[in-house]
Order: sequence, then structure tokens, then C-alpha cells
Amino acid sequence: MVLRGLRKRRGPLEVLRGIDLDIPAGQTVALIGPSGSGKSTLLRLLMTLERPDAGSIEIGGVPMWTDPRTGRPAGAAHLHRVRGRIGMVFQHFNLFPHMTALRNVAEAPRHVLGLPRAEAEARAREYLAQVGLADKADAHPAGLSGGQRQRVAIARALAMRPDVMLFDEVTSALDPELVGGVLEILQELSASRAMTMLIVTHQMKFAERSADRTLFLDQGSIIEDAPSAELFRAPRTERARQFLQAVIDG
Ligand SMILES: Nc1ncnc2c1ncn2[C@@H]1O[C@H](COP(=O)(O)OP(=O)(O)OP(=O)(O)O)[C@@H](O)[C@H]1O
Repeated sequence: MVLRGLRKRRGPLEVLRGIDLDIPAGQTVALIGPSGSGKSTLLRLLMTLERPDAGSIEIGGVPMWTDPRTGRPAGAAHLHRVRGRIGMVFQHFNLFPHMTALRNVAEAPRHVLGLPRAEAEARAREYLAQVGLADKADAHPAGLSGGQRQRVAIARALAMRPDVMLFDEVTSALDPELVGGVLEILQELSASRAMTMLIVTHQMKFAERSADRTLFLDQGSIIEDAPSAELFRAPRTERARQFLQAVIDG
């Protein structure tokens, strides 16, 4: 994933002020920073939910807002293709309540990728097993804990075999005792190097232990970008030092 000169304005406020970033395949990157620093806005741009005012985004070698075949601004078909390369998991998991866990995960492989039902379901079982829910395939969301629902949402995103996975505060809505199970799944995914991941999180211990690299965003700029162990042990900037101190004390 390659970002160049990404800018986004909201009214009078420049929320992202020129973001340059390369995330190589298989790397797990944590994005941290104070409230209002622009983390969610950056993720929304990467999720194609909003368009940058300037700059470019490339996912899996494909430019997001330009159709490489014509060199012209991307149309709906191109954006649809790009979106298919991106897996997204949100704070609120938005599972289909009337469908079993299995069908929630199999739905997009079946109807978006057009896989035959048996194949889509086999794939769904594979990813449910990966998130530790092989035995919950037939359960409906109402019969699952919040943590289990979030794991189904992760399986659902993985089942599309995207180039990158984006996680937006996926543990923030969970009861504290359910957070660990979800972080464990992310940790396993990270350790496997099978996926490129960008994780917005308030869980500093998790970022420190599980992300290869951590970015500190402050007022719309990445002011620190270092291997996680290094950034948490010895932040270079006073802003990051203060932030980490406040989080630890809080
Ligand atoms: N829809 C919007 N309209 C106007 N301003 C917005 C909108 N969304 C966000 N902002 C502003 O943009 C800035 C960045 O917000 P953003 O949500 O990206 O920050 P964040 O780092 O994700 O914060 P948090 O950790 O609290 O979620 C903030 O000043 C915020 O008030």
C-alpha cells in the first residue's frame, strides 16, 4: 500500500496535511495518536469512503482514484474493483442478524465473487476456524458474545482474501473481558505475515507487542514512524512522549 501527499480538509480545518506512507506486503502497522489527529479520516480515505483533496493511494499496485486502463478518473466499476481488494473491520460489526455466522461469512464470496455455494461455504468454514469459531458456524449473531461477533466480522473480511486489512478501533465497543480474544486473533494474523494490516487502536500494549511498526499521527501529520518496540521505548518527539505518558497514566 502506497500513499503519497494525501491531504484532506474539513471546512476550514486541514485534517490530513500530506501523508506519505509505504506499507510492504505482510507488514502490520499500528496507527496511534490523540483524539482528533485524523486517524479515522485517514482510514476513511483508505476505505474509499471519502476522496482525498490531493495525493494518491495505491493498493496492491492499483491506483485508487485513477483507472489505470484509461488514465482517467476512476469510475464506479474501477472503485468497486479496488474496494474488493480492501478488507475492513469497524468498531460496530454490522453482521446480518437474520443469517448464521456461516452465511454472514459466505455471503460476499458467494454473491460478490460469484463462487458456487459449496465453495463459498467451505471458504467461510476455513476462516471461521481461523478466528476460533468453527463450532459457531450455525449460530446467529444474537447468540454470540460481542467478541465472537467481532471475530465473525474479521472472518468475513478475510474471506474475500483482500490485499490489505484495515481495522478501525475494533475493540472499542467490547466489554473489557472480550477484548483479549479479538486482539489474539489480530496477533496471530500479524505473526503469520499472511496479511498487510493497518490497525487504528487505543490498545498501546497491543500495538507495542503485535505491530511491526507504529505510526504516531498528530494534527494531520505522521510525526513518528518506527519499529513498535523502538517507538514505545524511546519516542523521538515531545508530543508522542506526552501522549504515551498520558495513556499509560490514564
Ligand atoms: N464529518 C466531519 N465534519 C467536520 N469535521 C470533522 C468530521 N469528521 C471529523 N472531523 C474533524 O476532523 C478532525 C480529525 O478527526 P478524526 O475523526 O479523523 O480524528 P481521530 O484521530 O480518528 O480521533 P478519535 O481518536 O477521537 O477517533 C477532528 O478535528 C474532527 O473534529
